[in-house]
Amino acid sequence: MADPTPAGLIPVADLVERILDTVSPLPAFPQPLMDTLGLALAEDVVAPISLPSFDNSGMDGYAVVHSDVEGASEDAPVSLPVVGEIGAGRATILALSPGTAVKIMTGAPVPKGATAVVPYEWTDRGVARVEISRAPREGQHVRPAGDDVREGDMLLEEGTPLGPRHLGLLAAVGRATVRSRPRPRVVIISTGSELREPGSTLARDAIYDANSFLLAAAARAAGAIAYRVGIVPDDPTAFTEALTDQLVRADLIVTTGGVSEGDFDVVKETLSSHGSMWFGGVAMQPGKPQGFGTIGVDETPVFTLPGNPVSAYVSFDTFVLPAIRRMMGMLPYERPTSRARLTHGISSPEGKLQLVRAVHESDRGGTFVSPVGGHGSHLIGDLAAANALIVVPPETTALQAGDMVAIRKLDEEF
Ligand SMILES: Nc1nc2c(c(=O)[nH]1)N[C@H]1C(S)=C(S)[C@@H](COP(=O)(O)OP(=O)(O)OC[C@H]3O[C@@H](n4cnc5c(N)ncnc54)[C@H](O)[C@@H]3O)O[C@H]1N2
Ligand code: MOO
Repeated sequence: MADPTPAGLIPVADLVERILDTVSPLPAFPQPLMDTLGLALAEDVVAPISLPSFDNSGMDGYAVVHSDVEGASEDAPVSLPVVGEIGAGRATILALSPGTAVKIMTGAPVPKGATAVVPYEWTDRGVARVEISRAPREGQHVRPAGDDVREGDMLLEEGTPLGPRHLGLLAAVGRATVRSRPRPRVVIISTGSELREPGSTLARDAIYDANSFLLAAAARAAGAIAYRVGIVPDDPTAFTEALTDQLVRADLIVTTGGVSEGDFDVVKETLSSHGSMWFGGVAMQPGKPQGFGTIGVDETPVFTLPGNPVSAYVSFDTFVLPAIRRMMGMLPYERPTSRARLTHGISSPEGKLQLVRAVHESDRGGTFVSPVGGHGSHLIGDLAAANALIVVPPETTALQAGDMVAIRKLDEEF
């Protein structure tokens, strides 16, 4: 079959592959537990201790020898002398003699010889002697050592994204630090002499810089540390200076604007001379003009995204997000797609992957997806209304209402 990619454009997958080949995971190091929330674990964690680490009581009550109390009932209570008390964190009594009881609190170590705990509610709560009016089963309310986790068990595998429950488990087995990869520092630079900071007054020929907020937020949502650099005008010297300044703190740089065919497309003009930068068209809509490569002695990856806000956002999701996730050691790199039923027909250009802004909703009948707004890549209002992108493959030129399609759910963690 002939290559359906339009002349002069490269397939999206080719650029993604080039990016993933260029970008490497950041080196891992031990980090304090609370700093690792949302990061990928960079080691296999084997349980250094069992949990519980000793037999302990599941109730506030009395530790007893089961055979002493197995006949206890309301009508025939069993009376035992209370020989002491064990609180949580106080292993004051190590062994229990038959024919006696020891007061014990929840979590406190069960003395050797005790084979059940009688909760307060089944007794008269006696201090010197206790009357037991209900028999526990053998072992009841004793939480045995290793019941939950056994020393040597594989607890968490390398690559696990660390959430609150994982941090809880790591702390429970005594880990104060864990090896993980740091958050990449992502620098976002908006280029364009028409751009102004939100909050300033606008002249008729100017617009507010939306992209750096859009992309810095997207980078942060992806787990990166995002630095939003101020607006850089369409001036090669200013752009080169801004880039050089940022190189010291960046693991990855994203620029927007200045990569198409305009007379003042300063990004392309300035970076084209770097042998390690590629500029060209990708067979996707929106997001055709792209640039990617590395600059500086550290070979810092640079993404030069198109200026139209929708193009910039969709390009970020397609190209920059996988790079950030690879740096963090998070799998999968690319946002997964799921299936949804289309509510309206759409057309799509032949040979290009089209990413259509859409809203997905689920009910008992399944997941449905509706396109929102028009095709224009300046329509940031419609972008904000969307929570999904419909992924229309290059070979598809028309889809009907009722067709099953692939969608990227934009706000979902993966
Ligand atoms: N003759 C051609 N013109 C254009 C082509 C083409 O192939 N031939 N491609 C079009 C496509 S597709 C896109 S996408 C844009 C990309 O252009 P640039 O990356 O050079 O971006 P700019 O020209 O600087 O800006 C485009 C558009 O976006 C607005 N913009 C830019 N930065 C921001 C920002 N930070 N916040 C909000 N809006 C921003 C800018 O004002 C322009 O309206 O090129 C087409 N043209
Ligand atoms: O490729 Mo552009 O991103 O369509 O507006």
